[in-house]
Amino acid sequence: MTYDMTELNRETRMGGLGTETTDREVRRIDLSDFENRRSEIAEELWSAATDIGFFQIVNHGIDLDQVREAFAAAERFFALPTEVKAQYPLKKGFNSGWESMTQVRPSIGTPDQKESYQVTRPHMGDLWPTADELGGFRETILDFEAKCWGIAMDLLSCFAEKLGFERDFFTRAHDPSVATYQSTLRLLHYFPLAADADVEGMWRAGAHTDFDCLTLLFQRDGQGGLQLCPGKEMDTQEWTSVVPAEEAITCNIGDMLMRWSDDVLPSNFHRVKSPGVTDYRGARYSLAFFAQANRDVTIEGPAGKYPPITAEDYIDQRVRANFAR
Ligand SMILES: O=C(O)CCC(=O)C(=O)O
Ligand SMILES: [Fe+2]
Repeated sequence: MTYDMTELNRETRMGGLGTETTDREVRRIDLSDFENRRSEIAEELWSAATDIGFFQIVNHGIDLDQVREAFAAAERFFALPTEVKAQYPLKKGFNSGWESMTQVRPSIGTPDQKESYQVTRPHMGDLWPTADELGGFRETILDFEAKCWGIAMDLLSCFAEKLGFERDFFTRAHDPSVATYQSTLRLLHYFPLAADADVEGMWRAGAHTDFDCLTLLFQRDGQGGLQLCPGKEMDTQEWTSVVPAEEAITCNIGDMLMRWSDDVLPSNFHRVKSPGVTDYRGARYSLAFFAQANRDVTIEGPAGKYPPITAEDYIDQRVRANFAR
């Protein structure tokens, strides 16, 4: 299959097993005292992002209790009976609602072994479970989403200045107060595997780059499987495992920022492996915040490397390549 979009054609080349390497360093960047240390932090972010396209942040300002509360809410949601979750089905173009095993990555062609629930503020309507089904869920999740947005905007403000845009360039492009907002918080649940389950050819999440500007990914201690390969090293097909640590947020550059920076900030490939026979085979939960520019914003780098496209059309094309059903 060939696509019109560079990103999708690149992705189709990344479905193989490849090899694993521990040679890459996953840098940890300390965000404490952000406003006073802004220029130092911006240098560290820029260096990590241009080098490998992913990094972890610590002392990011979200209390561990709040992260754990968000995970607990996600676990309670996924534990609901299927018929309850099915009342809140994914609205595809709007990245909101619940789906199970419907995402097929262009890299591998088999469905990700997972279920997910996406929250995109303007499109939630009747997609929230009722208070009877899940008391406090909506408040917990929306509060967490707002915190994620704040961190993402701080990070993007550093990238904006380094790229020669105004500091608040991306904050204006991700305005949560209007109906065109389309940043998404995604709750993810990868199914547990029986000890003798055959996972040949199956991925919890097939190799891909994210559609967005920047992703914040929260993982749970002991629930590994995430592997990364920097976009500029894609020909090596060498993957680096990221050891989960609940105090750190793993961040990666997505394709919108790659386009906006005329490829100066390369997006990176990542995937979630199925556990091997000796690995932990229980459920895996993760939380991902995708900073996606508002629908009406045009993505256009100063050097014009890619043709201008609205964020709405951009996400739409990527979603259609991933969710055929
Ligand atoms: O669950 C993870 O660790 C990764 C999820 C992911 O890459 C995605 O949903 O885009
Ligand atoms: Fe991803």
